[in-house]
Amino acid sequence: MWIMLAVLAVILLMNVFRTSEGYTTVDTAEVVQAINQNKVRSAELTTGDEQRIKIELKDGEEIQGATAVQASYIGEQGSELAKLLQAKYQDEEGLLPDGYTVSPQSQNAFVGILLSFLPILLILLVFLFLMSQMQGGGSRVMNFGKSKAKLITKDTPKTTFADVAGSDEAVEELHEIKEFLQEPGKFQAVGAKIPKGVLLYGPPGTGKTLLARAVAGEAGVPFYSISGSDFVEMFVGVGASRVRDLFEQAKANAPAIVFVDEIDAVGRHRGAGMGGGHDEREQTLNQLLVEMDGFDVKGGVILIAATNRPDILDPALLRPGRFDRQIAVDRPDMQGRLEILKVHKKGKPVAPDVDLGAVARRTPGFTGADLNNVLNEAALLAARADAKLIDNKFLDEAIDRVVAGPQKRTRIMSDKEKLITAYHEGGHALVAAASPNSDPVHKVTILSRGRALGYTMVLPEEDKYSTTRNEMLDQLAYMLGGRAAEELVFHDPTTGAGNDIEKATATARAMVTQYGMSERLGAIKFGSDSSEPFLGKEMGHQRDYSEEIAGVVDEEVKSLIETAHNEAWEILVENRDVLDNLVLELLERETLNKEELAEIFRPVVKRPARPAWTGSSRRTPSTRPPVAVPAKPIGLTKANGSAGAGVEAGSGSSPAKREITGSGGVGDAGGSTID
Ligand SMILES: Nc1ncnc2c1ncn2[C@@H]1O[C@H](COP(=O)(O)OP(=O)(O)OP(=O)(O)O)[C@@H](O)[C@H]1O
Ligand SMILES: [Zn+2]
Repeated sequence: MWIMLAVLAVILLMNVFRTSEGYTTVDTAEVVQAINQNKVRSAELTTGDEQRIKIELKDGEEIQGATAVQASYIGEQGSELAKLLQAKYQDEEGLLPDGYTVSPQSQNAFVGILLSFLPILLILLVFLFLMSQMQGGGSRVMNFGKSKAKLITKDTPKTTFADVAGSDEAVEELHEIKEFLQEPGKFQAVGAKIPKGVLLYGPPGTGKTLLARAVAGEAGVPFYSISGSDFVEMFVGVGASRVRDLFEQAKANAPAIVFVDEIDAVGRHRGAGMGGGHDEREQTLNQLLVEMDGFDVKGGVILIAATNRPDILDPALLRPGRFDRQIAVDRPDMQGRLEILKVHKKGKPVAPDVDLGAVARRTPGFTGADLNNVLNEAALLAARADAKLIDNKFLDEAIDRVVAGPQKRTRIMSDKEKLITAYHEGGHALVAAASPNSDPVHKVTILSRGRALGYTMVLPEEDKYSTTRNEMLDQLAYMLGGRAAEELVFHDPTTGAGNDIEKATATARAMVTQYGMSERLGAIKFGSDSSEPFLGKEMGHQRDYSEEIAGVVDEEVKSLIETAHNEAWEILVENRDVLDNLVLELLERETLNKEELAEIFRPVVKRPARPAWTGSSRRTPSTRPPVAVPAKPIGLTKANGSAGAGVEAGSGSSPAKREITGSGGVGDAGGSTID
């Protein structure tokens, strides 16, 4: 790049000076005199922006010892010079003879220069294009020239910890960082070691950026931020130099916070890249490590990074002295959701009868960003309806929108398709209602939303952090309820169950390979984490179990699905009257809420419990009942997030997900499954 810029500069200079080459500059008066005295052999008068006259003198003549001179003139003088030349030298036809030109230089100098650069620019562009092709990315040319200032943003946020709700543990941990930034002396005096880096990890939208900004806002220090993915989209070597830049800027303004979002984009295991070579990302990562080792704690710069994939980070990043503080930022629980709703409610006219607690209860699995979105959507809907207040109706619709996308009123379904959808959704709902370990059905609708044709929502009464085998078996039956209804009633399954089947298969596979819920295979984990579909491939190993085991896994998955399918079928056969009734109601009202559903489901008899889990023949479960739970929990210890070892992570490590089965078209029913 630098070489090319230098070449450009040289060419530019040559262009500027070319015009005066070989001509001595003299006074305009002397040129006029020479013309008048017939001493001129040829003349070139340039009008326009470059107001200049160049003349060559006849043999033997000279001005100031030169035979070729030039002079500049101003404005009106030009036409006078032209007239003078005309008067002296024009022929009978009024034309100037060869060698005498009056050239209007109409284009301005800048355009002229640009034009002369055009070929070079073209070559440059081709060159850049080739370079970006070599790096295997298409968008890099576009990024080139994006100024640094845009990639690295700096400000001093006004955000405070009060803006972050429902993440009390994370806030508590970050308090210390804030105090250090405010009063480094206090910590240094007692020899306390302050972490150089803090890693915030958790699902997208849980407020990691918000937390980092709040630390800067609370401490009143500048906040530098860049996204890891921006580093990667650069030319070789630029990422690393940008890292250097970033830290230089921050150090110059210390105390400061440097925030790197999506650090996984640069911080993946080294050697995990294509070809395992020394690629751009690695250089960037190495530079980041160098910088982190380089800044001494007195420097007052703290690096906060965020990721939703902490598992794929290079171990070097997590070594002591780097990101030695790791803070989980999880999806909020019910109380957290309520608080987040309260934060975002500010400034919005919410009707007095709206119970935000009820909204919080209905939104398990929602992140802060989702909840913010719900309130925003509700406000938009209210505004569109010319309403003064955001009421329950708008909030209801807003939640559905965030779950499954906006309603598709324009999608006209044929009566037949509507009927099939009603039976499909009815099948889900009825199976859930008849299963003893299922969460209650909260809502069923056959209104299209997003790509879903309809959906059924079951909701736990309270947040759940783990799931029992029986609950999972009931979930499987519930997921297959839609498909079973299609088969039972129409004898012809549709593509609408595609998403259900996908989810059911994933659940069954997880039961077998992750949760040890197959009696044949036992409590063994098979294969790499299923949430990590690409890592295994990248690292070059696909499966860590034999072909034979793989066969058994498949058989066990199939048996779980088959059993669930049969259970769903039996429920539907036994309660066909209820199913038909439910479908009629759905066709009439399109959406049924919890109370309406409870009424319809009243005649349903719950399925009996399954036989107890027997495990292996040698581990017969005892018949002695568990102790009774004391009325008040005693000695409840709070798990310390950074304590790591021994902490039970729970099956999902986040509140139980909402089960929504959208009967979408082919492919996934966009947005109807929230993870
Ligand atoms: N705990 C929370 N309290 C209040 N608002 C929140 C909270 N979590 C998220 N939000 C809202 O969601 C928005 C998005 O959050 P933020 O960008 O911080 O998430 P993130 O975890 O950094 O996501 P990503 O991983 O996608 O970068 C915030 O600007 C805020 O409005
Ligand atoms: Zn379905």
